[in-house]
Amino acid sequence: MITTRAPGKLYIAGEYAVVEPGHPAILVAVDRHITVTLTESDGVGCIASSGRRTVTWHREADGTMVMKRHSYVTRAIEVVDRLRAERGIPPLTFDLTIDSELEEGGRKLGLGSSAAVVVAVIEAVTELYGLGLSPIDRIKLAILATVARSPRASGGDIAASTLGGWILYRSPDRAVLARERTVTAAMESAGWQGFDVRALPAPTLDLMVGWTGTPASTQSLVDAVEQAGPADFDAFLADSDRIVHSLAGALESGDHAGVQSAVREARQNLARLQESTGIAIETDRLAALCDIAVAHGAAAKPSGAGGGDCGIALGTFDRGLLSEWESAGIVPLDLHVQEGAA
Ligand SMILES: Nc1ncnc2c1ncn2[C@@H]1O[C@H](COP(=O)(O)OP(=O)(O)O)[C@@H](O)[C@H]1O
Ligand SMILES: C[C@@](O)(CCOP(=O)(O)OP(=O)(O)O)CC(=O)O
Repeated sequence: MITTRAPGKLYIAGEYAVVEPGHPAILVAVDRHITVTLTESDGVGCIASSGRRTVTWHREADGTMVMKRHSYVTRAIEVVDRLRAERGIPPLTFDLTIDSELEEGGRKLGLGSSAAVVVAVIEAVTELYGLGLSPIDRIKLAILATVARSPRASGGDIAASTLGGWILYRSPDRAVLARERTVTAAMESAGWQGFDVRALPAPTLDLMVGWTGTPASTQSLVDAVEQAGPADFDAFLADSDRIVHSLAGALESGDHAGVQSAVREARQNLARLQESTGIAIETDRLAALCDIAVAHGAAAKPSGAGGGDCGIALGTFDRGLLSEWESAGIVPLDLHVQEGAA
C-alpha cells in the first residue's frame, strides 16, 4: 500500500499573466490536503473518491489501459502508465482511494483540488513503478496530465502543491508540449524553455484567507479574458511581471512593506484587467473582503481567477478583521502555509 498527500494552494500574484508561457506568478501551498491510497489489485482497478461515482478500469492483453470516463485522475494514471511502458516496465493494476479536505460540502473552495489530486496520484503511481523521479520531473508529468484535460491551465497550482511553501513559477508552452508524441519526448521538449520553479522565503506576515461562498469556473474566466482580447493586455502582462518581480525581491529581502505594496499593486492590476475586459474578477463580495482587510491595515486581493472563490489578506492576524468578514458573508478559512519538504 502506498499513501501520498498533496496540499492545496493559493495564488498570491501573477494570475492570468502566468497563463502566457514564461510569465511568472507567486503561489503558496496551504495546509489542507488530498490524500491518495494506492493498493495493488487483480484485473480491475477501482478509483473511489467520496461524493463521486466510483470509476473502474482494466487492461487489454497488450497492457493498454481501458477506462470509460476520463477525469484528472485517469489522465494522471495514464501519463505515468505511458512513461512506464516507454521504459519497458511491466504493467500493474491498482485501486486508488482519494480523500479531500479541499472541498466544503462538495463545493470547490478554489484551493486547487484538481492540481492536488493529480500531484498525489502521480506521486503514488510513480512510486509503485519505482520510476525514481525528482519533484521537478513529477511537476512536469502532472502538467502533462493536466493539459490533456485543460489545455490552458498554467500549472502554477501543480508546482505549489508539489513543492509546498512559497514559490515563484513560470509556465511552459503547453501547446508545444501537447504536440510531442511520447511522454519521454514531452519531458525533454523545447516547450519547457520558459518554465521555472523556485522556492521563496515566507514573510513573517500572517496570511488570512476568506471564502466568498461562490465557486467560480477558472476555465470559463480564462477563456472569457482570452475572447475579450483586451487591447492593453501587453501592458497588463508587463505590469504583472514587474509586480511579481518586486514581490519576489521583497520576500527575499524580508521587506514586509514591499510585500504589502506589491499585493496592493497586484489587486489594482487585476482591476484594470476587469475594466478592459468587462469580466467580473473582483466581485462585490471580493471587493468587500479586500476593503475590510485594508481598513484593518492589511494588503488584500482576490486570489486566482476571481469571480468568487477566495481572497487573501497579508498583515497581522486580526480577529476583528475576521469577524467583519463574517458579518459581510465571507467565511474565514483556518488555513496556514504548508511548508515545503526541502
Ligand atoms: N477528491 C477528488 N477526487 C477526484 N477528482 C477530484 C477531487 N477533487 C477535485 N477533483 C477534480 O478537480 C476538479 C476541480 O478542480 P479545480 O477547478 O482546480 O477546483 P478548485 O481549485 O476550486 O479546488 C473537479 O471537477 C474534479 O475533476
Ligand atoms: C487565472 C489563473 O492564472 C489562476 C487560476 O487560479 P484559481 O485559484 O482560480 O484556480 P482554481 O484552482 O481552478 O480555482 C489560471 C491558471 O493559472 O491556470
